[in-house]
Amino acid sequence: MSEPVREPRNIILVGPMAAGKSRLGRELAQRCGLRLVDADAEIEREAGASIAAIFAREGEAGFRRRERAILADLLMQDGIVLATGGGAVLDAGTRTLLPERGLVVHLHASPATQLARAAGDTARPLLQQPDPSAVLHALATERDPLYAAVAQLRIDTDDLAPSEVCARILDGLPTWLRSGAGA
Ligand SMILES: Nc1ncnc2c1ncn2[C@@H]1O[C@H](COP(=O)(O)OP(=O)(O)OP(=O)(O)O)[C@@H](O)[C@H]1O
Ligand SMILES: O=C(O)C1=C[C@@H](O)[C@@H](O)[C@H](O)C1
Ligand SMILES: [Mg+2]
Repeated sequence: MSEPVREPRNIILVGPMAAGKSRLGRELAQRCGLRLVDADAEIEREAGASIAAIFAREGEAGFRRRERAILADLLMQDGIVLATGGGAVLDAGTRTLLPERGLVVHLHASPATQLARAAGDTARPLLQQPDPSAVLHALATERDPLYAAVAQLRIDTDDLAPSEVCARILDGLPTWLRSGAGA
């Protein structure tokens, strides 16, 4: 017998830049009958500006204030796949809230994979540096324990195609969250 549906019925994707949170979120939402919400896109929509422009205008601190507020708002919802930004776990209040509001999945990618996937992409201000590899290593050291602290499931995406990552996530979901997923 399957477990009763728990509420809220949310899947929350955390993990570093280019781990695939936005990309996988779409497919996962479709497969589980949930709605995709992308926190970075919501921040941009509310600000009427790109993330790069927000960083340029308000600095990282301004962006983090917006991110904290939007996440608190979005996490009130039920029935979503939430693709968070890579730095969502930096805020202690957000870290408390995430596991209370859904099943948290940590999508991991190594700095080498992140660099390969984000090559030539100018949308991520933290990577617009002379040595983005060093930045990614430093961020991983700081953030990996934070992702681990909030997530119930961890998937290393380095050697997996997006469809395989999606299949692994679906395999790891409790039945009450998978109920909309086609067999
Ligand atoms: N498993 C994968 N294999 C190959 N390419 C992938 C995989 N997952 C994501 N990608 C590609 O990597 C790029 C970054 O993915 P995506 O935007 O989903 O990352 P993200 O985790 O949302 O990053 P951010 O935290 O910066 O928002 C995209 O071009 C996406 O298609
Ligand atoms: O890892 C980060 O700090 C970030 C990741 C992206 O999702 C965006 O939220 C922004 O580029 C910052
Ligand atoms: Mg994203």
